[in-house]
Amino acid sequence: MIPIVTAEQMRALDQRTITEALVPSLTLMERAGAGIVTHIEARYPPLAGKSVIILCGKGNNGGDGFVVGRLLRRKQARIHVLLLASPDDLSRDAKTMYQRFLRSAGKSAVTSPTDAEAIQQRLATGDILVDAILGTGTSTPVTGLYRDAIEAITASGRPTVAVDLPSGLHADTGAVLGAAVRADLTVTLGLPKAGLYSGSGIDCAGTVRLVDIGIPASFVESVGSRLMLLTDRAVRAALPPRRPSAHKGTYGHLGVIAGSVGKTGAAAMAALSALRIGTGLVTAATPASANDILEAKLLEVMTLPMPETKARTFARSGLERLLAFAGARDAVAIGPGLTTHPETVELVQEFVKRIDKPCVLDADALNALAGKSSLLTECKRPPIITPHPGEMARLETEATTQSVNEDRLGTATRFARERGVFVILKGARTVIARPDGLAAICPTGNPGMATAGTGDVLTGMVGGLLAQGLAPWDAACAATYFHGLAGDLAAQHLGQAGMIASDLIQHIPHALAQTT
Ligand SMILES: NC(=O)C1=CN([C@@H]2O[C@H](COP(=O)(O)OP(=O)(O)OC[C@H]3O[C@@H](n4cnc5c(N)ncnc54)[C@H](OP(=O)(O)O)[C@@H]3O)[C@@H](O)[C@H]2O)[C@@H](O)CC1
Ligand SMILES: Nc1ncnc2c1ncn2[C@@H]1O[C@H](COP(=O)(O)OP(=O)(O)O)[C@@H](O)[C@H]1O
Ligand SMILES: [K+]
Repeated sequence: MIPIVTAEQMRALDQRTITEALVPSLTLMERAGAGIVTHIEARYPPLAGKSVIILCGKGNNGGDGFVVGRLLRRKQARIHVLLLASPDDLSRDAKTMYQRFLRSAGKSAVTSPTDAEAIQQRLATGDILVDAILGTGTSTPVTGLYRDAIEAITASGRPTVAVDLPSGLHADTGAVLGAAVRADLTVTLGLPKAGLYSGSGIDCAGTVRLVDIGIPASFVESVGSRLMLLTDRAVRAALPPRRPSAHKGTYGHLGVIAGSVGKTGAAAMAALSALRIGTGLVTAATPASANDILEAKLLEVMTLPMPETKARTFARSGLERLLAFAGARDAVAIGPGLTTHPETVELVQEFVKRIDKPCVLDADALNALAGKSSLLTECKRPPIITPHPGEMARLETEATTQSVNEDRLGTATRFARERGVFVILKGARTVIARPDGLAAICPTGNPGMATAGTGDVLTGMVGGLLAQGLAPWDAACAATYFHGLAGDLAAQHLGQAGMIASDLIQHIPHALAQTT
């Protein structure tokens, strides 16, 4: 996993690299520029003949912009720089890169616009815009010509690449400082910045790519960041190996407790998703009269009919049988489609206190704990909970969906600490937090996943990995990552609007099989 840092931490790392590892700051800037060009070329091939307009501010972010300009010329792109400050005011390194750019491209490749109109006219001629106005040095709300430029970029509707972070975005909080660029691609330098994954940063950053500028690993480690970005490599390493001698018992048995009349689909999708993430055996317990429906829907999943209420939801009288069911499985996933029938709620509250197996609680299992999240501290083992912001708000009496979304990271980490649970706070840039306060952000996933049932799929995947013996943190991280990746693959094939949760399930094997 890659540590996510604040602007201050990044500055300190750059400085240590310059003064202790003796890498000249101009070398760091050259590496930054080269990496950015690689990502621009990958995203917008071929570059030859394309008009690229680079907007440069006076700080080192602008300096990166000049390097990008010089290197893009070698790709036969047509480059024009809009310099938004006086050359005299450029930072030392930016000035050096400005001069190198001038030597390479000539004076006519740079103009210094003085008003919004001049900027707009120039941007209209660009195939690609590069935003090198402001980076981690942004301190105050943006005004004047910088603001005009940011607004002109947005108004132009052109493909936009942000250098390090979209200009105008607060590097730590993701708040918009006056106005911020909406990028299609952000190429961030050294380490990812927290603001790219929170607040407005989620919408402004677009796709985030990282460039290694050669900060020594030991320096990175010593920062001690408590926030990580999930990586493909880390989550794949957590999956159990497939040994030649393996049999289905090797990959665990998950018990799914889900469903009610009208909501058998939730149970079916959770159970099937557990199989698709590699679980050996899955049994779904469901209210008796829904059992035959599940039998018909699911071929590979076993089912178990349970006592039910008149409303055909799980009945309180089934508690001991459910506990025995859980006791005979390697892990349990409970919640999808249970309803909030008062008897079912009572059952869940008792069950959660008494179960002694790795488990994931979702949907109505969480709604059963609405305003009573202290019950979670009575669990025999720290469970994983998978709330969306609405469910999170119901768990915490003081919170609202809006307050949760305004501080997703803070909400998830506080709750995980206070209640001693693993939290997967779902939504764009899902946050995963653990009882000791460490948190991770998931880079995969897309708005096509905002469709009924995708949460049930995640529950099955988390449960399936718990059954396969993964520790809760590993199961939570890997399930979230592959869930998002399967969603991304489904969106690639089907488009975001039309994809549905069943498509996501079908893409889980492709996500697992992908080699990167
Ligand atoms: N060696 C390194 O460190 C490396 C750094 N790298 C790159 O450097 C970037 C950080 O560079 P940076 O520190 O120069 O800050 P940057 O974001 O360019 O701008 C700050 C300037 O803008 C000004 N300013 C601030 N707020 C403003 C506002 N609201 N409206 C208007 N102006 C405002 C402020 O001026 P001031 O107001 O303080 O006079 C200051 O001059 C980083 O994101 C990465 O791209 C890479 O090359 C890798 C190696
Ligand atoms: N904009 C988005 N970007 C990425 N993932 C998203 C987005 N919207 C929703 N998702 C994901 O889709 C899933 C939705 O889950 P949930 O709200 O529980 O739906 P349901 O209850 O219908 O199953 C979550 O995993 C969430 O992270
Ligand atoms: K920028």
